[in-house]
Amino acid sequence: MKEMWSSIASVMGVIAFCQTLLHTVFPPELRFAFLKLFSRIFLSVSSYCYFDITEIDGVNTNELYNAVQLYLSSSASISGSRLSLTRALNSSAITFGLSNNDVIVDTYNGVPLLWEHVVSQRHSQSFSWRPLPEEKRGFTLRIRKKDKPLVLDSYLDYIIETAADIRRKNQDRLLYTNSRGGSLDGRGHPWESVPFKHPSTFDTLAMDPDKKDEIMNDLRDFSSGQSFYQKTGRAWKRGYLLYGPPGTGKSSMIAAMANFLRYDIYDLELTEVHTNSELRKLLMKTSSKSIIVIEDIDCSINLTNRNNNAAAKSKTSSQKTKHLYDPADMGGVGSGLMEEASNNTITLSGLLNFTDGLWSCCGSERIFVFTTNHIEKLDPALLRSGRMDMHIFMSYCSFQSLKILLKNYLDYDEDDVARPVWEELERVVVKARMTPADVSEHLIKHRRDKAKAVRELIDVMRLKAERNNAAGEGNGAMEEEQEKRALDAEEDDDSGDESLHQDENGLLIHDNPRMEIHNQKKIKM
Ligand SMILES: Nc1ncnc2c1ncn2[C@@H]1O[C@H](COP(=O)(O)OP(=O)(O)OP(=O)(O)O)[C@@H](O)[C@H]1O
Ligand SMILES: [Mg+2]
Repeated sequence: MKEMWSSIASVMGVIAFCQTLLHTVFPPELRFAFLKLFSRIFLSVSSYCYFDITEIDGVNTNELYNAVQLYLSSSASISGSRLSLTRALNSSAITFGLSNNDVIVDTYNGVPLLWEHVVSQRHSQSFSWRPLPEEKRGFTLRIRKKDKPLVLDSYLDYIIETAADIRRKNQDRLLYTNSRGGSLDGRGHPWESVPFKHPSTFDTLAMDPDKKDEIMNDLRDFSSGQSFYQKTGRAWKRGYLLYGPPGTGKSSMIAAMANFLRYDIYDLELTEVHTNSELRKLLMKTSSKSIIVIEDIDCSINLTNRNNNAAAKSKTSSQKTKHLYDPADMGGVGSGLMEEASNNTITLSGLLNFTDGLWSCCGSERIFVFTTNHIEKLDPALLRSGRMDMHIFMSYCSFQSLKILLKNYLDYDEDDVARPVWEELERVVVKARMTPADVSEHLIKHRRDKAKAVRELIDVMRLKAERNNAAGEGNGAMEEEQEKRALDAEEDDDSGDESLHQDENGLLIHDNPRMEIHNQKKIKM
């Protein structure tokens, strides 16, 4: 102990001696130059090198500084003894940060890296268009010189990606809408946003569990499929078409998808978009990791059948109506001319380019979802394989769906209901052809008396079943008819294309090698 104190004292003595020497030998004006020279010599012989990442780069905020701060917050929360705490706007999470002039050691690929948070007072306020903070903040990264390539090649990218992930997890997601039409806000943004708080999840969604698993696996594969999409040269995007009667959960499914992947939603109101170029601009202003939704696509835009080419063509030239479908846009000869002629309209080809064309790849990791109650009204071009990767039919309440609703609304399991009641529910639910929305409304209304709620639900279902029966089979077969027409349309449109399949759950899936992992038992159409 005594020896240690004497070595410290001698080191202090040497430092004091050097300082006195510096002051006596060098006049003040040379002192700074000498220190600079000394530090250069020190750096050239040292086995370490240093990177400075300042908060403000000139007058702009340095994004890398923010990324490092967020990245270190994940390790700082565990190891730090004095931490700064922050909560960003629109965020429900608190992030930790290194306190002023604190140090933390990180390890990347087995290489140790030392981070220091350097804070000093800003002395002279140089001229700037915006006031600069009083403190100068930055991070200094110290690494061994031999590890420099590692940092420059991958460590910084890793930090930026991790920070983006943390930001996404912490930040409340947003629901964007283009209800302002094409006009831009003060920052040149065409979208308005509100925090997205929809409570629908795949747990609350009433649908066949196998079908649900298939969709969840598909989404999981998509979000983790960056290297797959890169390797195969495909744009990192996926399309889903949700169709079925009103109240079967199409919008709820979109919310569940967004909650599952933690993506933002862009709810595109097509009737507010007037030209194809406006549509393109909107697309360019969407961010990655988002779901772009067009609800009720059959109502949003006049997408008539391709067979009506001539009629639509004459309409285009005579009326120049807004939102008129221009059939010549299907990519055939002369489509360029027709496109020009319809510059003031939004066309089907504009919409298809939006989801499929070169512009659809600006940004990445995006999902397109179209919904419709009338799949038979859609142009086959929209249904063709490769356009929408998965066609998901949202059906009337099945017994499986009913079980989920009973569990969610009444907290009822199979054991809580007498066997005959359960069997009667199973028997009558399919015949009743009630939507999950109808069933859930009934359950909400009677949820205080659970047994009564189930009894009355059976009565309602019986009544509906009888009515359906009286109205005749044909009347109730709407969804089968819809599905059949959709499949026929695809066959007609692309009879040579063998890449579309229907799986055993009735899902239509576009052939994608990655998806085969989860769709082993495809039925070829
Ligand atoms: N499959 C479902 N699972 C759970 N709840 C559902 C389901 N379908 C409908 N609901 C309930 O009914 C309400 C309406 O459903 P939703 O808006 O998702 O139907 P939709 O298919 O989008 O109807 P529309 O075609 O009219 O837009 C939801 O708020 C939800 O509570
Ligand atoms: Mg809806």
